[in-house]
Amino acid sequence: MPQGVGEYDFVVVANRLPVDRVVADDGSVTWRTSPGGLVTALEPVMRRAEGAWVGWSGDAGEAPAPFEGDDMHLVPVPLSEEEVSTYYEGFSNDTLWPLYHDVIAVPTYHRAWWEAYVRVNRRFAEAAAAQASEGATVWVQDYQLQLVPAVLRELRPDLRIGFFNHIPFPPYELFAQMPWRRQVIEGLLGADLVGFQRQSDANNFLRVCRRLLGIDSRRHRLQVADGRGGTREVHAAAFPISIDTPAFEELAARPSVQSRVAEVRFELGAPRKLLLGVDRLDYTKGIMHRLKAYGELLDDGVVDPEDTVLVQVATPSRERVDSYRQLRDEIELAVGRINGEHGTIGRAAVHYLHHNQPREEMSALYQAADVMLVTALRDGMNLVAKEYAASRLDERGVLVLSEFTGAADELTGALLVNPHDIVGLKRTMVQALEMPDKEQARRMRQLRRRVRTHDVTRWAEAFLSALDTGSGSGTTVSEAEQAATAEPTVELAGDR
Ligand SMILES: O=P(O)(O)OC[C@H]1O[C@H](O[C@H]2O[C@H](CO)[C@@H](O)[C@H](O)[C@H]2O)[C@H](O)[C@@H](O)[C@@H]1O
Ligand SMILES: O=c1ccn([C@@H]2O[C@H](COP(=O)(O)OP(=O)(O)O)[C@@H](O)[C@H]2O)c(=O)[nH]1
Repeated sequence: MPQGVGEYDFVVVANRLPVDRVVADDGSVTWRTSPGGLVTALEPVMRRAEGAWVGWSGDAGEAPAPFEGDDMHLVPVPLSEEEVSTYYEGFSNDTLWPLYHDVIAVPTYHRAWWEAYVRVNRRFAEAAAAQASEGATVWVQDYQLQLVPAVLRELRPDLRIGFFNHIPFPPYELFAQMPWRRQVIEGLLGADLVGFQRQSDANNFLRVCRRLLGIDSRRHRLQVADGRGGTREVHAAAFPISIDTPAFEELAARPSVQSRVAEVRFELGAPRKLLLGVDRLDYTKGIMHRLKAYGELLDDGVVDPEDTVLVQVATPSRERVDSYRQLRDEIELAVGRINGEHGTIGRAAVHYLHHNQPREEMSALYQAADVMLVTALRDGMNLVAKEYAASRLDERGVLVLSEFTGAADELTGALLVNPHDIVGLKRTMVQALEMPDKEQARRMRQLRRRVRTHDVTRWAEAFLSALDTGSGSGTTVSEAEQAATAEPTVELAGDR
């Protein structure tokens, strides 16, 4: 009998629970939706599956007891103050996050952070093992928990284990910087199926496995030692995540949201054109590049602040990490400058909101915006781009989309941009502002078709059926691509 058998046939393990615990000054406790796209995507999948969700409550200290919420069994995992700083802010968000996002910021390598990551990953694995019934499916999410698959397999060899990486997987040349690169790969290889957002991420992962561990990989299948003298197969493939499209359409059609759309435009001074950006305040999102381009369009007199407005929602994120603090200062300085130069009394050129917007307000903003700006420098998927399309029941609006997002592989109706090319970005913003209705409708129909046929239910079904059947059939890696990246294994004295 496997150790610690629980009662759930399906268990999701993610760094965060779908809700964050908020303790007020008077000690009263409330729960609010957790930030980010992982929760947006997984919440509807979990509600239908009636499984257990193991994750952190977003609060340091003792974990509350497991509880039922929205048809899910929620199992909080505790993190101490020190672990929030070393495991979450440190190794997850100041080492892995920048390393996996093209080193846009410089990753920091601290041994104490790594030790906390190992310790906390084991805790998550033990919590998941305690919830899972015999032979259950456990689906581990994201870069914060890359060691969980191997620990789980050691604790519970009876489980079917999937892992999905929500952020990009870096090329070998960057991944190789990490002092604990081998342990991370071995952690992931505890899974039966490792899923990625883009084909290029899966290719990078396979290449890292070949170069670091010399693992025999045919197409998207990896042969790894099973610890009992034999081998087992690990599959790696792309499964681009999506949104609950019917739910976004239903929200968009609500009369209360519809009247809010008109109100938003009125409150902004009834501009002829409204541009919108919605992001966590993160250096990967390219908010500074967007502000630079917009500021220059105003300086050049190409855009008239009398009739055009930019709304930038930048929700608070990882606020104790230095690079995030610095970025907030830079953004607020830039917004202040633009408004100082181009605003007038009662009329700002940029409306900047540094707080989280509820889903109804997001839907109203999407529908009010003539141009949606997604200018990320690197982004696993970017669900905001998909939500914009799903919300445009009127088939109007233009999506300006960075080619460095996962969404760019799918959303062919968007105007694709390289956000580093400020001249190109300005040109594309003007093209979007001037796009005739007919072309907007043609492009928007294309975008909407994609998010309707490829929604989050399809994503979850594709991943889980590949995990179940062992077929590994996501968007698979072609043999040609594999052959093109065939390289020798790296053997360095430092790797254990
Ligand atoms: O939990 P936080 O540290 O507050 O961060 C929020 C989430 O950010 C990241 O989201 C990613 O997942 C999205 C859905 O797949 C994807 O569209 C986006 O491109 C990614 O950045 C992070 O990966 C999550 O773990 C965080 O919960
Ligand atoms: O004020 C806000 C800002 C963002 N979001 C949601 O946060 C998610 C952001 O996901 P995305 O994949 O674009 O980026 P991430 O933050 O996960 O990197 C989307 O579902 C947004 O609707 C929200 O509800 N309120």
